[in-house]
Amino acid sequence: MKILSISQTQAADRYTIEHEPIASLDLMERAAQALLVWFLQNIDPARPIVLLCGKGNNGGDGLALARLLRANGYWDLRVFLVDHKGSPDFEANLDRLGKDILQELLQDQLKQEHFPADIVWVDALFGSGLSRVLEGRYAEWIYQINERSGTKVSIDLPSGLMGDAIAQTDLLRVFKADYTLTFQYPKLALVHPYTAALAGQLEVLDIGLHPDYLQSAESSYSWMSLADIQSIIKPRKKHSYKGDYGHAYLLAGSPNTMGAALIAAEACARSGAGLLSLNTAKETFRACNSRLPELMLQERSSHAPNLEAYKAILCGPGLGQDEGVNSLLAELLQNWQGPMVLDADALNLIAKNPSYLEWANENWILTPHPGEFKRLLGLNQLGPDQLDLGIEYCRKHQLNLLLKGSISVFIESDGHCTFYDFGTSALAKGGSGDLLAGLICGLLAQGYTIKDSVSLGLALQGRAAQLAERELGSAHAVLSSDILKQIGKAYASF
Ligand SMILES: NC(=O)C1=CN([C@@H]2O[C@H](COP(=O)(O)OP(=O)(O)OC[C@H]3O[C@@H](n4cnc5c(N)ncnc54)[C@H](OP(=O)(O)O)[C@@H]3O)[C@@H](O)[C@H]2O)[C@@H](O)CC1
Ligand SMILES: [K+]
Repeated sequence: MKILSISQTQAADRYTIEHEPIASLDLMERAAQALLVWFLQNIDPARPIVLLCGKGNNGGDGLALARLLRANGYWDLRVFLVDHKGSPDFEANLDRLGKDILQELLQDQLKQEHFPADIVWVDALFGSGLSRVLEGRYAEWIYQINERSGTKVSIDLPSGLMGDAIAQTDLLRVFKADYTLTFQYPKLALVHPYTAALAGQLEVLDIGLHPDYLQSAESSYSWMSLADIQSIIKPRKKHSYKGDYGHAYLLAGSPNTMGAALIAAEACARSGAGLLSLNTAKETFRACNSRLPELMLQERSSHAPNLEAYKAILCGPGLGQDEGVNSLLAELLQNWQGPMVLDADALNLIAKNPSYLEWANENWILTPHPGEFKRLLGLNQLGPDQLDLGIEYCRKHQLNLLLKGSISVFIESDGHCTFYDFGTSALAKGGSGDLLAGLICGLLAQGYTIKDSVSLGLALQGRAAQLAERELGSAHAVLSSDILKQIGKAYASF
């Protein structure tokens, strides 16, 4: 799905109103219905709810939602208004709001009053019409609510977040949502690595905007959902043998960090690769044989072996950075033209030796976490321009970057970005990156394209983590070894 800019989102609204056709007030009602469905599924009707409504159409959505909530058994509602005057659809919904719902003009209540701890705050102050950083009383209100407990739900966008003007965002003046219920398309600020955390969990609600507009709109950002994954998976054929599924080659591991290499290797094997060779330190062979007997082991020397037999390569997990490894990596980078995943120490060595990037090509996939990304770019801190810098880096060196995070972004060599929200908190642990790198390499070996390998790798990792979490009862306890065991069920779930 394309990610549209705010001006394109507004044009999509207008196009729908004109071509469906539908009155804008009815479109707002449709949006409120979609919000109601989410509330019915996620929020207990007995909880107290405060709706903060601005005077634009975002506030109108909040008012329409308040009316529908009341009609559906949510009785403890309070509506705070910024003003009684506002956009026509706001005013129409204010007229429709039953007098049995407490309405008051927002003053200093947020500072002075006590609110119950289980309260639900609904942020309908500003949506896509926000045109500048919040000042004065607006900034003060946001600050007050961010300090309070309760569940925080933003409609369309957390107030204070400008949908696509990332550089202008002041992170301290944005409503910090637990959930953001956005309409039809994710907006860039909701998925951008600098601002995504402010949106909490993102839910994209279908409000039936006209599909023709989306088809013709141009965007270099897209969003992949788990529903898109099934069509990528290639079935395994009955009449096939190991040679049909590719031979993967791993340059990984050293005596003290063999775990990373073994996690990557097992993930690679479980992704379905036909054969797997691991180039590693001789001292670790016993551990490798006992943990993963399917591996073919190759003793590490300072020269790369003949690589003709291989379909895809992964370099980095647990590799170490000594001189022998460095020269072996350099030789591989220079000579190998096929698909290759570069992770962990391979990235650190590239960061130390930027001249290696002269050999880069469209088959390289660099998979940094934020720390590695900073090192690659030579930055002390990642700011609002981090995505633009990543795009520039990919275009300049003609390679692909997978920026890993709670929402991961895959930047292709032409600068196109795809965002994925497949992660869970169980993945915020050592080993997750090795597992992902192994999966991607295994998929590349089987002949999946670069983009499909990344998409399917992320989906398998995320789904397997969810399954492990379900089995163990909590994200806290999940280890990479548990996730590895769920890869089969993850495949079957798509
Ligand atoms: N169109 C449709 O069909 C549908 C739209 N939908 C909904 O509409 C929302 C967009 O509504 P919207 O365009 O009315 O903008 P919105 O975010 O409510 O705020 C505008 C107001 O804020 C003001 N303002 C701006 N910046 C400010 C600042 N820093 N500080 C203070 N004020 C500031 C601005 O005033 P001005 O800039 O003129 O001073 C104006 O008064 C969208 O997010 C979605 O929720 C859904 O119902 C689906 C159908
Ligand atoms: K909002």
